[in-house]
Amino acid sequence: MNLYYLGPVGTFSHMAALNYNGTKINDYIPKSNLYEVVNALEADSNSIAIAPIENSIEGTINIIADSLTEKKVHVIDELHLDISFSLYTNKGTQLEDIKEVVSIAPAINQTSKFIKEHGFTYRYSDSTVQSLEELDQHTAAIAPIGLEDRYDSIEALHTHIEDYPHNTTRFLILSSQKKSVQQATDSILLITPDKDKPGLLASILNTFALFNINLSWIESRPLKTQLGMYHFFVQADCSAEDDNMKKVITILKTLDFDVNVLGNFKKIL
Ligand SMILES: O=C(O)C(=O)C[C@]1(C(=O)O)C=C[C@@H](O)C=C1
Repeated sequence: MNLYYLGPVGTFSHMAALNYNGTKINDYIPKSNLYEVVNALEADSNSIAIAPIENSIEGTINIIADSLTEKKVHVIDELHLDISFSLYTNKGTQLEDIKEVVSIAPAINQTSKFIKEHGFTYRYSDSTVQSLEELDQHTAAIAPIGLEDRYDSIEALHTHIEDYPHNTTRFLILSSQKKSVQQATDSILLITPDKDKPGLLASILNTFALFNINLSWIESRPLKTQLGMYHFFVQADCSAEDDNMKKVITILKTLDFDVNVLGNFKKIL
């Protein structure tokens, strides 16, 4: 089985991929941006991909949330990773020489206080490790802690530069194939209303509450066709095969919601 991840080697996605032991992986294949990670699944049916969906400082990683609404992919597992960043420069660069920092948008957002305190401007790259290619005498990179052991030419001028401690990113394991699981602990639904109406979100939440199903994640993303209309992601502490969950899905459908089960998996964490 191939596993696609956001490269190059050394990204948080790569670390998360190496930590994933839900299935035997023959090849870890880096992709150059998050779109390509999800797209790779379509062309390779015997593969899985790992992608960040939520960070404790930054919130939802919208590129991936939007991909889940657009692509035919299934969530087969999830994995949490501790996240800590360093500020990297070419060896010899002094802190006072740095004018600009480069990194992927979620990493810039997780270190925004540090960036502001130092008066740096910032620019986006496709991944934390890819930003190391942008280093020059006035440019620094924000990337995973510990990379100076891997690259001789760089040094870490600051470590643990994330805005809050206990920083964690939740990754989803995605597959183009549905996987049937015994005793699933979690399910992820994408719930899409056909039109706006009063109490729309309340009717979704009340249906889960009625059947005593706890929700661990709820997020909305714009439909993109009209202002004020949203898809709702819901993650429940319950299998999609559970009788109560089946009733919830039936009720939501009779209330004219489109309900797509994106994932049903046994959380190992
Ligand atoms: O660029 C990386 O190292 C990644 O794996 C991507 C990513 C993300 O997009 O959220 C993953 C975890 C961290 O939250 C920061 C960056």
